[in-house]
Amino acid sequence: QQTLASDASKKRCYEFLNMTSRSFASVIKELDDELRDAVCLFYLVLRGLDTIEDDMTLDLDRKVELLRSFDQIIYKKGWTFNENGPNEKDRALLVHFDVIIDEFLRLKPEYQSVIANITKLMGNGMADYASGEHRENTSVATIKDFDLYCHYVAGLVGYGLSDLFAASGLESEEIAKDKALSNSMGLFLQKTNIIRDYREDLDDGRQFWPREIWGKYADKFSDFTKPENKLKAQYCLSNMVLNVLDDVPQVLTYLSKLRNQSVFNFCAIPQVMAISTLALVFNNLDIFHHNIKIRKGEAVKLILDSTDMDNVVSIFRHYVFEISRKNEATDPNFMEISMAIGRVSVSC
Ligand SMILES: CC(C)(C)CN1C(=O)[C@@H](CC(=O)N[C@@H](CC(=O)O)C(=O)O)O[C@H](c2cccc3ccccc23)c2cc(Cl)ccc21
Repeated sequence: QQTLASDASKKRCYEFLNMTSRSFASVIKELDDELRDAVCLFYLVLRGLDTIEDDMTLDLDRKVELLRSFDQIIYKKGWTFNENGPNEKDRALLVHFDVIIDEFLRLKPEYQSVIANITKLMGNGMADYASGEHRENTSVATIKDFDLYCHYVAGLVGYGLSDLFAASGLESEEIAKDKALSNSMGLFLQKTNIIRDYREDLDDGRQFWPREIWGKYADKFSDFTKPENKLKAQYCLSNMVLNVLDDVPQVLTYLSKLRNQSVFNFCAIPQVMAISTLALVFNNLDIFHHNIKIRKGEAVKLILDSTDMDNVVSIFRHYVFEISRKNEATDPNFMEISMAIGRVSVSC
């Protein structure tokens, strides 16, 4: 039975959701009753973990301890955290994390264990990455490191969501079996964001682009901001977009397996935003100077249009065609990009 207190703490969780994720909160709220609270809590637990990983004011040992134990912390009634630096954007979430924990403990046990399992894998992955050889300049060396890092912070979210969808009975068990498909759902979003956020991350002293790619075009990651390196910057950018295009066929395959309308909308909307962002950043040197985002009007149109597979396929075709139009024959990646586009075109 829902007491007054639990109604109040559930309401507060949705207030934190609105505060931490602008437009995405409204997408989560559209999910069927059976999934809405579990996904909301999953999102907030992940935000809590992300806030700890992002906090540069925490000393390393303390950060690693919190990351590796977060899967137990979410079971500790009353736990809160106020060691975050004052400017941490999601500071409030951790200061009031006891409210999140109260609601987490009201979820069905199978939803709790999905969230705890992913939190454990992600927390340890983040801890390995934070304390590993990358520490000196938090850089990613090889494409393999890049895929592993994105697996930790985004691929695992795909694993968790697919497990929640299957556990709810709204989607088949099969959706959770094919881990490669769930992983690609996360990698496509995260890699597109990493390309889009080049300038913001550079200014924050962080770099996520793999040295195996950018090292072919410059000696220092920040060289791409210099006008004399314009052409190298463009080719490095197209090489990064080429790497992301590999995940498109798997994203479309995953979406085609979904049967519940609210789950489809929830999964399709971020993916169509990402393909639109990918087309926007392709051969667009503005990304080396400031953060660019798709126009609000275009985002709204994409949200309204991505309600069924046929529409989503035509949205992907539209933006993949836009990338092929912008693809320049003088670009050393021209052929590879044409072939990647060919692979996408046959998959949708
Ligand atoms: C790192 C990330 C890509 C996993 C973050 N991530 C997402 O990007 C959100 C979208 C989002 O937060 N958008 C921001 C805008 C922005 O950040 O650019 C918004 O406010 O609109 O979507 C993903 C997300 C949604 C649906 C299916 C997914 C399958 C696998 C992996 C992630 C999936 C997400 C679902 C959950 Cl439960 C938790 C986090 C996320």
